[in-house]
Amino acid sequence: MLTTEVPRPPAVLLDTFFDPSNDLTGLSLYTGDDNALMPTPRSLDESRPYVTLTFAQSLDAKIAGKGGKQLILSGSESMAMTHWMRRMHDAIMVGIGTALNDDPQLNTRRLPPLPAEHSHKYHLPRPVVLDTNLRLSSNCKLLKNYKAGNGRRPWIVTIAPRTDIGWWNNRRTVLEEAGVQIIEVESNDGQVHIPALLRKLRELGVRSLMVEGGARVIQSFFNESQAKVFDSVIVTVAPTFVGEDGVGYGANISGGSVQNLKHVQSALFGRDIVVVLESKEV
Ligand SMILES: NC(=O)C1=CN([C@@H]2O[C@H](COP(=O)(O)OP(=O)(O)OC[C@H]3O[C@@H](n4cnc5c(N)ncnc54)[C@H](OP(=O)(O)O)[C@@H]3O)[C@@H](O)[C@H]2O)C=CC1
Ligand SMILES: Nc1nc(O)c(N)c(N[C@@H]2O[C@H](COP(=O)(O)O)[C@@H](O)[C@H]2O)n1
Repeated sequence: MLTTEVPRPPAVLLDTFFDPSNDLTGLSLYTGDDNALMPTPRSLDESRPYVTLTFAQSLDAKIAGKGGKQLILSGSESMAMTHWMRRMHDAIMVGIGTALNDDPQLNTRRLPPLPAEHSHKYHLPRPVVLDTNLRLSSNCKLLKNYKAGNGRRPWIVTIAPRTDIGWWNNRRTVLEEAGVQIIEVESNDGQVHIPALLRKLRELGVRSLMVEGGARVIQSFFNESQAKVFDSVIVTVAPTFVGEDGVGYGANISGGSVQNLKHVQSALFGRDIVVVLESKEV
């Protein structure tokens, strides 16, 4: 039977996201249907997705090296845990800073192999990029994977054009022809308005969203004061120091949202500690 054949996600994730009664295995395989949903973390709010804020950091709270150099902070065990988490969300989001710097794939390729007789793949989350200036490269891995049938169509969330409509329309056409779906939401000071973004994603059927960063996006979620915008925070802490030249996310955190976080569990994955916090009801 499928439920015994498919490898199970780590207990810490099942505990965090699902009711104990929820049997999710066997349901979350990718059949090639770009619109198919997956079992999804319990949602407390029907007006927006369940939001998991997650990233890997060093002991000195850096998420990247000097000048934004991408660092592999997670060891293989916690990296696999992150890929399990990716499988458990309808969508996965990064800012354009990360998309340009890292050219990420945001897929689930580090999971244990499925039994040979399976014709399907692990479920893949919808990649979403916050990009107010339509800077995403039409040659990025997200688009290559989509075209090769190894990823869902990427969505860009942007705001209304502010200047040079001709340039904007041209850029929009280039990206759409490359396979991107472009979604406009309201702006907040020239950036995507986070509560409006979440409402829009929910309207489009996204019931769970994993926010992977980078630094500015993490700050925006932590600092959002108009509404509650995340439900859980899952941080991988790697036993390493990056030093003061690295990229941090904590310097400007001031919102009440961080004070409302409650520790749920810490678990060891190889040499890394994964810390799970939940946002308390306010
Ligand atoms: N260790 C880890 O787990 C991770 C590390 N990283 C690292 O993070 C670094 C990238 O971080 P960073 O440069 O801060 O870029 P981000 O990925 O946070 O993207 C920020 C950009 O997104 C756009 N954006 C649109 N709306 C918003 C909004 N509401 N809030 C925030 N940003 C918005 C803006 O660009 P515009 O105005 O042009 O739209 C903004 O400059 C990389 O070095 C990467 O390696 C990234 C993810 C995870
Ligand atoms: N969990 C985790 N650990 C690290 O050490 C990382 N550097 C990241 N980075 C995030 O993962 C993206 C890369 O994803 P792919 O491997 O290309 O699928 C990167 O862009 C960050 O969002 N995460």
